[in-house]
Parts: sequence; C-alpha cells; structure tokens
Amino acid sequence: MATVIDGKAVAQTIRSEIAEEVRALSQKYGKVPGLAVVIVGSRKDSQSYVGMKRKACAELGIKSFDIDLPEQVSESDLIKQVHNLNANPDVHGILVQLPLPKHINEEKVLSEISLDKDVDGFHPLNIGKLAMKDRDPLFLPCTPKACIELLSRSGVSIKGKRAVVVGRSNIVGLPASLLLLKADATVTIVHSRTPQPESIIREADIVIAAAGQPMMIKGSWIKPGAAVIDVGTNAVDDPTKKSGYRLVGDVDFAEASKVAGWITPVPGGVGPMTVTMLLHNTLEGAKRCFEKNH
Ligand SMILES: Nc1nc(=O)c2c([nH]1)NC[C@@H]1CN(c3ccc(C(=O)N[C@@H](CCC(=O)O)C(=O)O)cc3)C=[N+]21
Repeated sequence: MATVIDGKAVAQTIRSEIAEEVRALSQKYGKVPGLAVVIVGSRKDSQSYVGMKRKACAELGIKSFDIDLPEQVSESDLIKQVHNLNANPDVHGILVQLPLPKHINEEKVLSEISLDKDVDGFHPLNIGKLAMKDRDPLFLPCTPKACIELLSRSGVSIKGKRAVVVGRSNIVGLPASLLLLKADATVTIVHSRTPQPESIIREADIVIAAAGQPMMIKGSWIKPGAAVIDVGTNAVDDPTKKSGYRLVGDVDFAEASKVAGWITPVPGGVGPMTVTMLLHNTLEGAKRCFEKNH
C-alpha cells in the first residue's frame, strides 16, 4: 500500500512558516507582502480558485488587491490594469487568473506583467529561463513547484530517477518536466498523441499526471513503488453529492494506491499546495523588494 501524501497537511505546515516570515518582515520593514489577483468574467471554477487565494492571503497576513473585471473587458483595458499594478509599490505579486476570455490574447497580457512580480511564473522570459541550464527564473510556476515540494517533503529523491510527465500544457506539464530535468531526473513527456502511454508510464519511478483526463491512469500502469503526483482536478457527475459532482484526479486512486510507493489524493493533494506556492512566491517577491529598497 502506498503512503498517501497529505497535501493539505504539508500546505498547512508551509503556510505557518510563511505567516511567521510575514510577521518578521512586517516588524523589520513596517510593510507586508501584497498580492494582486485579477479575474476576468465569472466562470464558476475561476471564482472558486480566486476565492481560495484571497482567503489564504488574509490568513497569512498578506494584503490582497482584488481586481474583478467584466467578461467583455477589452485587452487594452486589462493591460492598463496590469500596468497600474506593476507601478503600485504595495503590490509584490500579480496573478491573472486563467483561462482568459477568447477575445483576449493570453500571451500578450502575461508578457506585460513585470518580471519581478510574476508570481505565477508564466511570463515567457521566466519560462525561457526555466528551460535553460544554469539559469534561474525569478519565480517557479506554482503547480510544478508544488509537485517538487511534495516529493522532497515526502523524502522522494529525484536525481537519477526516471520521471514521466503526462500532459504538456504551458502551465503544468511542460514546466513540471523542465523542473524535473533541472533536478537531474531522466524525463519523458507523454501526451495525447503518444501511442501506448501505459508502456512508458510503467517505467517511471516518478509520475506527474497532468492530462486533465479523469482516472485515465490505471493501477496496472504504475511501476510498483513509484511516486505518483496527481495534478488532475476533474469534476465528474455524482448525484449522491449535494453539489451534484465530485473531484477526481487523472489517476485511478483506488487501484494505483495499491501499487505505488507514494501517491497524492484529489482533492487534498497538489491543489492546496499550488495555492501555498503562490503565497510563497509572493513572500519571496516582497522580500527581494524590501531588501533592495532598504
Ligand atoms: N493564473 C493562474 N494561476 C493558477 O495557479 C491557476 C490558474 N490561473 N487557473 C486555474 C488553475 C487551477 N488551479 C488550482 C488551484 C487550487 C486548487 C485546489 O486547491 N484544489 C482543491 C480542491 C478545491 C475544491 O474542492 O474545489 C484540492 O485539490 O484539494 C485546484 C486548482 C490554479 N490554477
């Protein structure tokens, strides 16, 4: 039976560490870290994620700046908001919740975020640095950073291991594979056009599942003893729930947990850690800013 990695508990531990550092900064400089969370439109999932982020800020003593824009906002008005936040000295991190409405060019908006406030790590330059040897981006993208942190806090070493990332999205699969590579794993990415992904996944000591396909990874696909990090957050219909749905990962947890050495659950695995890494990035950004101006 696998050790189930309790993402909520690890996140809580890190959150108390962050809260402690926020108190220390506030004593030393008389200022607290600030995070701007920008949301466009009213997608229910985005509203819920943004709500979690703002609530977590409040709990840790980080000041949150809430920018809520209508679905029809123009690209140039959104960029104006980003420029305002870039210029605001009380804001140390800027997050533009994705996905954006179709009429807005996502890459263009993300490129306007000041590099030293890019707490999502989505600025093309930060991603470029992530892809290069011996270059360090100012911020690591939150979900990939959450995956690595969960492995290291569970005592799973990465160096020399075979890692397979399932999915190649800009926000998870691709940066996660780059981070694993930086940590000296031998990395393979499998995706929707890979024939027989199971035969490749079976060779992995570390699996990061980020395909967005409910329970696609079966227990028989997992190498015995492997570490399985499940990034999937898929809502599936469940009439027994008051909400009418429940969240499942990309991994068939019931099967895989019998084979794996470590596994993260959904919910309660990577999700709470993603938000925590955002807060951690905000703290880092604020620290760099306070030290520079001191
Ligand atoms: N600019 C930007 N940055 C992001 O980091 C970003 C984004 N856009 N767009 C959407 C994705 C998704 N995402 C999640 C965050 C927390 C949970 C999370 O905490 N999930 C809980 C469950 C929450 C529930 O019950 O609904 C859990 O897994 O336990 C999940 C998903 C961040 N994203």
